[in-house]
Amino acid sequence: MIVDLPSTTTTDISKRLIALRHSVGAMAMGRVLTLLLVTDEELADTAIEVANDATRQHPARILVLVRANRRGASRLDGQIRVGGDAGASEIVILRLFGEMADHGASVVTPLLLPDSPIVAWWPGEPPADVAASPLGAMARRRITDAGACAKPATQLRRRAKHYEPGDTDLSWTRITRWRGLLAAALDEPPHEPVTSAAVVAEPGEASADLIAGWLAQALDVPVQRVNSAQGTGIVSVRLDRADGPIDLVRADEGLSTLAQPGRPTREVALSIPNAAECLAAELRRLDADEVYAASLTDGLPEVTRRTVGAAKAARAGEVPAGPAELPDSDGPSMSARALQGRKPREEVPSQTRLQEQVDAAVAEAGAGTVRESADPDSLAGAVAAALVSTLEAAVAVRGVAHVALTGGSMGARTMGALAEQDLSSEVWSQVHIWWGDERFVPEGDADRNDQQARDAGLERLPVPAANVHSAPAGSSEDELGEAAARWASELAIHAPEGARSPQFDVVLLGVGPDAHVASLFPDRPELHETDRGCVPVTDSPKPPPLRLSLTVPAINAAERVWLVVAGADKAEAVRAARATRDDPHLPASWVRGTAETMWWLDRAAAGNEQAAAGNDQAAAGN
Ligand SMILES: O=C1O[C@H](COP(=O)(O)O)[C@@H](O)[C@H](O)[C@H]1O
Repeated sequence: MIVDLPSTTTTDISKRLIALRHSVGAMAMGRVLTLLLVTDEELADTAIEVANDATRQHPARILVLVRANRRGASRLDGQIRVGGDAGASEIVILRLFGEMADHGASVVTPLLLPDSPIVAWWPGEPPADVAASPLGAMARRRITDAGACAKPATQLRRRAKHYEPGDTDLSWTRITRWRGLLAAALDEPPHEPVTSAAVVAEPGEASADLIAGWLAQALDVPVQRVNSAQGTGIVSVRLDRADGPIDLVRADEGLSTLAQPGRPTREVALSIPNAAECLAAELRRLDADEVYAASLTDGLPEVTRRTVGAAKAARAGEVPAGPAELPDSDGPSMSARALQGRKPREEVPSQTRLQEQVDAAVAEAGAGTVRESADPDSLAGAVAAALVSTLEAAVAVRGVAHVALTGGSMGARTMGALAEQDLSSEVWSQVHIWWGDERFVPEGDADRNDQQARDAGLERLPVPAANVHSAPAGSSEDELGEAAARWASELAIHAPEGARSPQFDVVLLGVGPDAHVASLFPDRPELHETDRGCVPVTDSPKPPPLRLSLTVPAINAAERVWLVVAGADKAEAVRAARATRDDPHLPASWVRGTAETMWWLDRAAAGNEQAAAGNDQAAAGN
C-alpha cells in the first residue's frame, strides 16, 4: 500500500504511520534498525529500490530524506509504503523543498523510533565530514560510497581526514571477497614474507585504492597502484615474494584465477556484489570497522601511484599479463555501476559462452548459479573443497566463520568428504558449526541430522566441541516450543548486534523432491515467519513429524546459500524452484544468499542424466 501525503507535516505523517501499523500490522515496530537514506532527487528511486532489496536480506525500516528543489517555498511531501510495496519493512519518504531541504535532521527526528539504532546511508555525494553532519551525528553507523561520487579519490581523502568509528564505505564492502582470497592465499605455506604489492584497476576505482591501502597497512610493504583502461574495474592484485608472486587476476565476470608458486593456477569465484548485497552486509554490523579505518587512514596515504599504464607494466613483468590489457571503454566506475545495478563490463558474446550467459541471467533473476558434478560423490567432494576455501577465507578476514550444515541424503555425504580434507586446526578452531534444521527426536537417534553428521566423520574435523551447535533434542510435542526457544537463544548469542541468528558464511541446504529446504515445507506457515530466526515444526509431511528449522530470514542473511542436490527425483523440484521466486509451493525458491546463491547439482538433479546417457550411447555407437 502506498499513501501519498503532499504538503504535509511530520505530525501528520506520524499519525498516518501509527494508523497504518494498526490496520496493516505492526510490522516495523519489531524491527531493530532504522536505515536513514539521504539522497538527491536524481538517485532517489534507484537508492530506494536498493534499500528495499537490502532490507529483505536484513530487516529494517527505511526513512528516506530526499533533498528536492531548494528553490521556492519550504514544503514537505511525504509518502508511506507498507505491506507488499515495502518489501520486508515500512518505507517513509520525505521530500524536502526550499529552505527545509537544509534541515533534514529536524524533519526526521520525530519519526525515529526510541530504541532503534540508526544507520545512515548516502548513496551519492555525502557531506565532507559525515560524522559531524546533523544527520550523521544521529547515526550509529554512516555508510558512504566513494566510488559513486564524482571524485572518488577526493572522497577517500575526506573520509580519511574526518574518519570516526562507525564510518564505512560501500567501496570497501565490495572488496571483502578479494581480501578473503588474498588473506587465505597468504595463509598457505610456504609462509614467505611479501616484499611488495601492486593493484591494477581503472583510474579512480575507489575499491582498488582501498585494497591497496589495506595491503599497505596489513603487510607494511611498498604498494603500487597501477592504472588500467577506463571501464575495466579492478583487474588484478600481485603480491611479490622471494619464491615468486601470488597473482589474483579477474579473468572474467564472476570468475578469476589465483596463481601461487608451486601450485596449479586455480579458478576462484570472485563476483562483485551489487549495491543491495553490500548495503545488507553493512546493515548486519553496528560496530566500528577497524580494518577499514586502518586501510583508509594509515594504508592509503602510503600507496604509490604509478604513471606507467597497466599494459606497459605487464610487458615489463611487474603486474600479471592479460586482463591488464582490457580494451578502453568510457563506462562509469565499477562502484557506480554497482549502484546502477549494471554489469562491470560488457561481455563479448560467443557460442561457447552462451550457457554461462544464460546462467548469469538466471542468477541475476535470483535463481543462483549452477555447478554440476557427475554423481553424488563427486558433488560432495566439490562442495567440501569449496567449503574449506570459503570458510578459511572467512576466518582469515573476520577471525571467525559460521556454517549451517544440511541433513538428508547429501548432508552425510558432504560431511564424509569434508572429513577427508586436510584441515588446519588453527583455522578450524574458529569455525562454528550449526544445522539448518533438525529432526526433533532424542539425542543420538539415527534420524537426527547431527547424529548422521557425527556418523559420517564430524568428529574428525578439528573444530572444538564448544563450536558445534547442535539443535536441542527431545521426543514430544510438549517439549518442542521450549526447545525452539533454547535454540533461538543459542543462535542469538552468536548473532551480530541487531540480528537474531549468526551471519552464516555458508548455509548448506538439501532439497526434497517436494522442493522443501531445511524443514520448511510447501504451503506451510513456517515459510512466512519473519519475526524469528528459528521455528518449531509439527506434522511435518516427511517423517519424523516434529522438527526445528531456521527461518527464511535467518537463511537469507547468509552470505552464501548453497543448495546441494543429487538424484533424478529432485530434477523437477530444482527446475521449478530455479524458474521462480518466493512461490509458497516451492520453498527452495525462497532462499538466496546475500553474496551468492549456488545450486550444487549432480548430473541427474540438473536434469541431464538422460542427455548424458544419450551421449554415452552415441559415443558407444561411433
Ligand atoms: O528431512 C530433511 O530433508 C531435507 C532433504 O533431504 P533429502 O534426503 O531428500 O536430500 C534435508 O535438507 C533436511 O535437512 C532434512 O531434515
